[in-house]
Amino acid sequence: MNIALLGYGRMGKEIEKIALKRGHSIVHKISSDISSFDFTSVDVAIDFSIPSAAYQNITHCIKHQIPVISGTTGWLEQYDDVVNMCETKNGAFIYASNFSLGVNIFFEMNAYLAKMMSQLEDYKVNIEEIHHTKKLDAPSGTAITLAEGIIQHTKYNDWKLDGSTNDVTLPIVAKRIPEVPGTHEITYTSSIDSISIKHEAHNREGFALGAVVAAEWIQDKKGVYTMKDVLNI
Ligand SMILES: NC(=O)C1=CN([C@@H]2O[C@H](COP(=O)(O)OP(=O)(O)OC[C@H]3O[C@@H](n4cnc5c(N)ncnc54)[C@H](OP(=O)(O)O)[C@@H]3O)[C@@H](O)[C@H]2O)C=CC1
Ligand SMILES: O=C(O)C1=N[C@H](C(=O)O)C[C@H](O)C1
Repeated sequence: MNIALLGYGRMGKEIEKIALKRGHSIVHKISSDISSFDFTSVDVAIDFSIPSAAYQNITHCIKHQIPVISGTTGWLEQYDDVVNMCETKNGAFIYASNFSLGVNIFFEMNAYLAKMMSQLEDYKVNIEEIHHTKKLDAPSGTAITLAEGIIQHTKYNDWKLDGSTNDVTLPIVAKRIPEVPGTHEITYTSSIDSISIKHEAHNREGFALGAVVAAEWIQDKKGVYTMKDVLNI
């Protein structure tokens, strides 16, 4: 598979290592405006760039019939536009706030726990995420996906970053500590006890492997998919 890397930072470099090990070729390593590059030989594009570039990168690929995987976070107010364009142009697209197998299992655990906790009025929930200090967005895309999973099954109807909340607004705390690849913890607290579930990435390998697996999976497909489709969970 000939891969174009849209973004060649920490994740782009990790994806390159895994893609080469799995027998793929990297034909572009793009860190600036995508429009001047020739995509003739590209089979799939993998976007791990910056929030302000993701929309242009993804839509450029869709318009040129290149299947595209995006893990960039912090641009999701334009997600519905991308979905519409993908349908209109018959493109192929996957976005995931987190491509690691472990976090995608954690998303399922989060939904299951939220359903059970929705019966128990005495517990309040909060989400904490910790990332490295170079991260541009907060809260993390993963924390937002976790919050959406809780909102779907409980009385909560919104989330709020680092501030006081009310009974139906779920608080998210974002901490920035050098070199932390990504930690997410959900805690339900009552006066009697606390229940927590936590995912801690030890490095970026899981994110990168998931993105390459998604790129392999989407090759012969059209449409908008998620990691649930890729992993069949
Ligand atoms: N979904 C997931 O599983 C994961 C998602 N992420 C997300 O992926 C994104 C990238 O993370 P990370 O690699 O750590 O960040 P980095 O800052 O290390 O890399 C981003 C790269 O994008 C480049 N860039 C700038 N403008 C453009 C452009 N127009 N087109 C393409 N690339 C451009 C930057 O170049 P320059 O430095 O020259 O500006 C930089 O090399 C973030 O949004 C992060 O949240 C991260 C890990 C896992
Ligand atoms: O920026 C990062 O590093 C990460 N970003 C993603 C997010 O915002 O959830 C995924 C992972 O936690 C690492």
